[in-house]
Amino acid sequence: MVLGCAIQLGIPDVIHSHKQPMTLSQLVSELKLPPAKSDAIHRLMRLLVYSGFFATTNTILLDENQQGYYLTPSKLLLKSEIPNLSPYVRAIVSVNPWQSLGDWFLGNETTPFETAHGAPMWEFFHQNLRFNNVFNEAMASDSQIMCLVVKDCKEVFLDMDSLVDVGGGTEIIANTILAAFPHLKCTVLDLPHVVANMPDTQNLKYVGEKDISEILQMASEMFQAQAHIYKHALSYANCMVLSCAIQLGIPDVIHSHKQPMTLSQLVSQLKLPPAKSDAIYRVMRLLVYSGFFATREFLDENSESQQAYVLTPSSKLLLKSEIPNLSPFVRAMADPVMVNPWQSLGDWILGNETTPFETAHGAPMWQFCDQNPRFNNVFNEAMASDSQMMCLVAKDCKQVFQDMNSLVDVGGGTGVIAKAILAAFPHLKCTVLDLPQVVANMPDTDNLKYVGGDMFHSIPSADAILFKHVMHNWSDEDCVKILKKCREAIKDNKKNEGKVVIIDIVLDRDEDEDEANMTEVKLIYDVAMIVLLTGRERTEKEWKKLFLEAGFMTYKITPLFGIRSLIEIFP
Ligand SMILES: C[S@@+](CC[C@H](N)C(=O)[O-])C[C@H]1O[C@@H](n2cnc3c(N)ncnc32)[C@H](O)[C@@H]1O
Ligand SMILES: COc1cc(O)c2c(=O)c(O)c(-c3ccc(O)c(O)c3)oc2c1
Repeated sequence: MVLGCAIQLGIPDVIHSHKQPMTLSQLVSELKLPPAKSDAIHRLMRLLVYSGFFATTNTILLDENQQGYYLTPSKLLLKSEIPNLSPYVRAIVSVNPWQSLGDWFLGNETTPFETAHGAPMWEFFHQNLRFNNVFNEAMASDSQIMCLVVKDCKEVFLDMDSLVDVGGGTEIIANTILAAFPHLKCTVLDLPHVVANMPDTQNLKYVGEKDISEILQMASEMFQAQAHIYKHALSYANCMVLSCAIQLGIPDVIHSHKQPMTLSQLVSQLKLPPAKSDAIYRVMRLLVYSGFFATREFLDENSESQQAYVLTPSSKLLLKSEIPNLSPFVRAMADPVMVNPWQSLGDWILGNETTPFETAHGAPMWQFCDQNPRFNNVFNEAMASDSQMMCLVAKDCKQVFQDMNSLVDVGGGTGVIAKAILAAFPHLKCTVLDLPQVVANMPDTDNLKYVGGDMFHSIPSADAILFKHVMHNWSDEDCVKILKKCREAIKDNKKNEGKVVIIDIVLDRDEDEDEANMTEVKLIYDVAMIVLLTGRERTEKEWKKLFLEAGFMTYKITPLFGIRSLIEIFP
């Protein structure tokens, strides 16, 4: 979606026309966007640089620190050049059939496309001219890239007189072959509405023979770039296929089986008709490739070797019977309510709403959740499943929570984390501060008290103040305001020593390899904060700036929770 947005805005073309590395401000001004959108463009580009679609270099402009963007294989996305794969990326915006994969397994339609749209793809296109066009352009762009190589394939096409291109569509490939091999008689066979009104083709020109190694070299580079683009254009498929496996209960069924499970055992346990067996095999093949399952060879009762599925550490975290269970997180991220705002990213940059979520749904996320009990439930379960992971570790953090007597969890919601900390450190007095409507009717206990209030107004005094997943929802200015309130709350404390504990993402901590593997998900989270809310993820330098501005002197970052770190700051 982010790549689709960059194409919609014409970012590759603008950088190409600039003819030299282009700074962020040049890019924003060339795109004729208001300066207020500059930060969002910076963060989108940061993700796209990470995924290899653009690169940066220092420019010779006044400020040495200015980075200039230039094109990488994203050259294949230029609207002015051939091949141009932009239409392909832009066409892949119909994610609905992928979201219907699980329902299709359980239903009777021929394809998930039909489950989602009520008609098979070809019929749907016939009735939907806009999408028919979008799709034909995408397929044509896909053909362009092949055409560049086909013309050099003498060995394939020279020793024949006639050729039928079955399902040849708008006959781009056929035209190219004819141009290179004019002796051929070529026929394109496709559905009537596809070939209706297509003009007859002419034999045009002959292209000289090239050395095969030269073709291979050129082709390999170009098709690598194409595969890179397609991998990203289709990457939502990974989310949908994983979500489908969870919907069907595949991890649970393999877990209950207690030993490696063959395809036929799996299909029969899932109570699916044998006709769906091939589709399950292919869905599982993709999930094995992406590390969610593994296969083992074992001998069955007839001593014949069989392939069977087992769980991996990742799918063990998706079991509904266990804690932690991240299934609700996956299901929420695959939900149309969460996916649609990503498709509105480009429209939002060109429009006036506060977030792409609002562009897609007409209301900010908190308001939408208030009005949609179904989605509110799905989302809350996702956030709770995310918290389960941290609770397991928090109880071992003696050096963080042992030497204090009182703790306020600001924005602590219904107190999930506070309760987990109290279970491990029962000597603490805990207070959860959240908005009055969130903590209304929450029962106080001996050492856990709920306070309805506003953290911008006042924070109860305590030895330590905790913010889990709160700061990343707010702008720098708001974070400094909140942190200043914390200083007052800690100062009020008689011992006059204390700290603020923040649990959130820290970007750019990729000095060790484990951390580096997490960079992509952190950068995606940052763009998610643009798409869903108005917050941001921060580098250590950006965090430090906030702390200093709010009057804190020292801080310590411990990367305790995978993508999230524990940050302690001291007055
Ligand atoms: C993203 S949630 C985090 C919940 C919890 N800390 C967790 O990690 O699951 C942000 C919380 O901040 C609360 N919140 C928003 N504005 C607030 C304010 N002005 N004062 C106190 N809490 C606020 C929300 O009600 C919500 O519970
Ligand atoms: C990838 O999608 C995610 C991932 C997350 O981790 C969060 C998250 O942590 C969060 O607080 C919120 C959030 C949502 C609505 C609100 O009104 C609010 O105050 C916070 O959204 C998220 C969305």
